[in-house]
Amino acid sequence: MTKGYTGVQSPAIYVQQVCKSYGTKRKPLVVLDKLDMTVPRGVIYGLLGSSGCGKTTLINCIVGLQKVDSGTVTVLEESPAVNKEMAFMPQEIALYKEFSIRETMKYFGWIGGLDTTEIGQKLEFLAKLLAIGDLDEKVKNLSGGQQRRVSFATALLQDAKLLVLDEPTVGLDPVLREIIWNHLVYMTKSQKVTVVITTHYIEEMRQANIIGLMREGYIVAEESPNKLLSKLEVYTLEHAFLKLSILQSEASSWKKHELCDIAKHRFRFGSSRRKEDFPKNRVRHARAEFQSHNHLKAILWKNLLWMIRNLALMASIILLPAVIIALFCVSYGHQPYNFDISIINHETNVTNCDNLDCHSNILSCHYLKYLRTKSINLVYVGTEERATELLRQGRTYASVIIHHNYSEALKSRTQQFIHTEMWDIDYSSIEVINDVSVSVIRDFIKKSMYDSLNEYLSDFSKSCNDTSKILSLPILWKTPIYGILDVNYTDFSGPGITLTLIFTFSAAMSACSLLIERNEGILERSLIMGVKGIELLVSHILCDGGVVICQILLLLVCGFVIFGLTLKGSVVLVFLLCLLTGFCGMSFGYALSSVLEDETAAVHIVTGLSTPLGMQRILRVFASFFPLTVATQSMRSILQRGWSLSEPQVYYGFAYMSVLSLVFLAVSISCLKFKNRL
Ligand SMILES: Nc1ncnc2c1ncn2[C@@H]1O[C@H](COP(=O)(O)OP(=O)(O)OP(=O)(O)O)[C@@H](O)[C@H]1O
Repeated sequence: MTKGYTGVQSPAIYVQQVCKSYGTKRKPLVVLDKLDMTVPRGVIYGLLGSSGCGKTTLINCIVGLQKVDSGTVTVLEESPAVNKEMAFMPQEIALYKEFSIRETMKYFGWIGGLDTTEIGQKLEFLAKLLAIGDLDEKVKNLSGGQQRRVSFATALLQDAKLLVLDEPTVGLDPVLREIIWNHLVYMTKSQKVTVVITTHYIEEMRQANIIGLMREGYIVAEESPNKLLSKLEVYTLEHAFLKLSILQSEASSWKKHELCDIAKHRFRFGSSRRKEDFPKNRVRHARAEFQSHNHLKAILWKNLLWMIRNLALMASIILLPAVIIALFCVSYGHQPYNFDISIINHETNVTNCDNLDCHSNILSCHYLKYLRTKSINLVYVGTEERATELLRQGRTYASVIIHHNYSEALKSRTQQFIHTEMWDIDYSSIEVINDVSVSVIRDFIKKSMYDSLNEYLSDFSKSCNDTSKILSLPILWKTPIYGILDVNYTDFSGPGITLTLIFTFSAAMSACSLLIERNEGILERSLIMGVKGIELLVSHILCDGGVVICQILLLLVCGFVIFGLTLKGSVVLVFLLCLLTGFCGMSFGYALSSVLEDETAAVHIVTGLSTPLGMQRILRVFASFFPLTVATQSMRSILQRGWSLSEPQVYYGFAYMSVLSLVFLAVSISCLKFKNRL
């Protein structure tokens, strides 16, 4: 709040020694250089300057969208960031393209504290004034000039004491420009509204009460149009601007700050008042009570309307995780089947043998019969060369070679045991050459061959009346404590995939929803109109949360009810963990959107964070800090072990996701604060 004004009413805007630069410390681009500006109340202040001289930057500092590097900006006796009596029309359109004009006005009217009837009345008046046609037309279907008029009407809607307009008349025809100017003059005279306006149509500024001419980072002249013309002895404002530019250039041999001082002394005819000259801050304006519930209502309504208008997009966002889990359940993690392996059986051509017999000379045929039961297609080929060719062409996954005297050698091996001759060991061994590029099939072939060999040898022993089971492999797999004996990749990967889908979709959705709103300038517009960052976050959490809940329910129904993923524990715990993961994802998305500038970067980071780091030793250390690692272990324990919340591995997941959510929310809130947006 400004202090120390005496004698006259405090100005609407008071900018003192403001500096602002972009770029780096080493290579700064100085845009505002110790700039002073005074806008008295109830006037139209026209800000003129060449393109790129810093008008928008100055206006952004006045409305609180950008922080100044040094100096002070006071707006209606308050800091710009907290002022709620100001309306702003940015240079860009900053409207929801999918909304109709009426809906746009309803949203901004509610934000501005108006009720629906008041909005209707004002809209009728503004539509007539600005020649806005069909109020039910969507903004995206309007021409550039029409959109600008709607944007202008939005700024006029809320009865603000201060109107800041960045090029409101661009692209409008002269008649409409005159109507707008007349209305601005009327507002300043009858309602004591203060208007700050920038425009490229210099002659328009004749109707302004004060013109601020900006050049090279500061205001070189601040005067009424008539006085400016008479003091510079020119007839048009164009000439005045040119003359001032020339006069200032003449002084360019002086050092920058000296130039700055000279220019100010030479041309700041009317604004030599100092801060101390203004009256003391006697009476604070009776400001409308901050209507938090109105803001929440408006933002919730707007978000829901946006979702309805983008139904196809919303449907795909809600359905996609369920579709992905369905595809995963259908196509991944099952035992592979119906693939070919080549068989080169040098012992026999018989492919269809009878029951296993202790005296059989075609034991290889019997073994292959057992192997066939493992849903592998056996392709009999004549030569090893042909088998290798098929393997190289990718038409088979393995070549199985059986020697010509396999049966004899095997019998000898089983009878002689440790006294077996070397050649019997060689001939009784089945050789396998396989394609290991597809690890799932490689593992399946290995397991199938071991299992069928074990079953076949056991039956062979029985057929020889040997009950010693000496031929069985010396390892016995008992009933597992958790899970099922057969390898089931679907159940193993299911929890990770489920949580990854929930986290990434909610993070990407929440990051994009805020970033799109911010990049279109709509977020800033709402914040300037008094919406608090926290209200914005709450309303987004409620809307995005609804979408995330729908996603989770569909995903769980799809995974567990339709595709039967193993669920031994509490379904409530599973749902709660999914919900917490979704909330953590949303918080992460909001944190990203408060520090990043565009959606692509946010999506890349979200995708990167969900990348599985696998079993590599060092990467596993990093992976253990990733949000999804701990949660996945927790989920797997609930699903497959049936553990409850009392088990550490389960409650770690809940605790970790809760802590992370709070950290991400704190980051988003503090970053918004840092950016002057709370
Ligand atoms: N975010 C930013 N980062 C870096 N440079 C910027 C940024 N915004 C503006 N600038 C630079 O600051 C200078 C002033 O820009 P600004 O938009 O304030 O000018 P302006 O007077 O409003 O121009 P115009 O009349 O064309 O809208 C320009 O050189 C611009 O390139």
